[in-house]
Amino acid sequence: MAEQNGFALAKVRKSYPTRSGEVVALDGIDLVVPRGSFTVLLGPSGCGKSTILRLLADLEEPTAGTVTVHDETPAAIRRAHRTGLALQDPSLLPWRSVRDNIRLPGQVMGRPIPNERIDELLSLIGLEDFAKARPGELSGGMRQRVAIARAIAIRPEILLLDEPFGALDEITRQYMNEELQSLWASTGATALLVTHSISEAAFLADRVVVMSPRPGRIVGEVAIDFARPRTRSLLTEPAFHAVCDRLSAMLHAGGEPAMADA
Ligand SMILES: Nc1ncnc2c1ncn2[C@@H]1O[C@H](COP(=O)(O)OP(=O)(O)OP(=O)(O)O)[C@@H](O)[C@H]1O
Repeated sequence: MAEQNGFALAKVRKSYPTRSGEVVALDGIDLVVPRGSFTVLLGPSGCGKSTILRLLADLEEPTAGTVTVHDETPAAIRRAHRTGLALQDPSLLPWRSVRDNIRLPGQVMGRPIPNERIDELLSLIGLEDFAKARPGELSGGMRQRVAIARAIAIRPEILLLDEPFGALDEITRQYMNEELQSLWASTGATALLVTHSISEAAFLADRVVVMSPRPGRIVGEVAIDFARPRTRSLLTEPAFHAVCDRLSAMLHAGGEPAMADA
């Protein structure tokens, strides 16, 4: 049977009118990813990674071209609350407990999440003992775990993650990536994660889409077929380093980053 489309972007262009003229964030973007796969968008700052994610989340509309998510419009998917979204800033409600933050999307949808599901999520993210804690009492890594649990609480078909672990130290970030992999596997969602990190991309993805800036375009795609579940021992394997070297070469051939710190 043919694979079903997860995300499909065809001839997508996105530009923004600004005082100094039109900024072309994306141009000529064609991308199809299979349903249930984990795709990583990798590229330097300003290449349009977050713009693609925002188009899929229906937070923006393309200037030209079409975007479909599970064969429907992003707007239809958003209205049906079928997307889980986690951003770099976990944006938890500070006055609500961990349990009540995870509960929130179900309340917004008018479809309460059963207590047993919340217990299961708390144990998946290892925060059973923090169910009653407020976000201010948690570390950055713990807050991100809550944000991911909140994103998957409604069992989304689509998981969109914009550098969710960008602010974390390398050791915590690797731990979170392993955790994210098992959370994703437990949902079967079609996932898209945005990152600057080559090793994070190679560790998590079924497929890495490499982008370059000015205007944002896709310079290549690499299928990553390491067996799952992947563990940190993969990071020391020569085959993993070979994939990272290949991604690095594609990134550098794709053009100069828009910012010096990319
Ligand atoms: N609302 C906006 N108005 C004007 N320009 C914008 C707007 N949003 C994004 N851009 C421009 O579009 C380009 C792509 O931005 P985007 O945030 O998608 O990049 P990115 O690859 O995700 O970068 P980063 O990794 O730094 O988050 C950038 O040049 C940015 O300045």
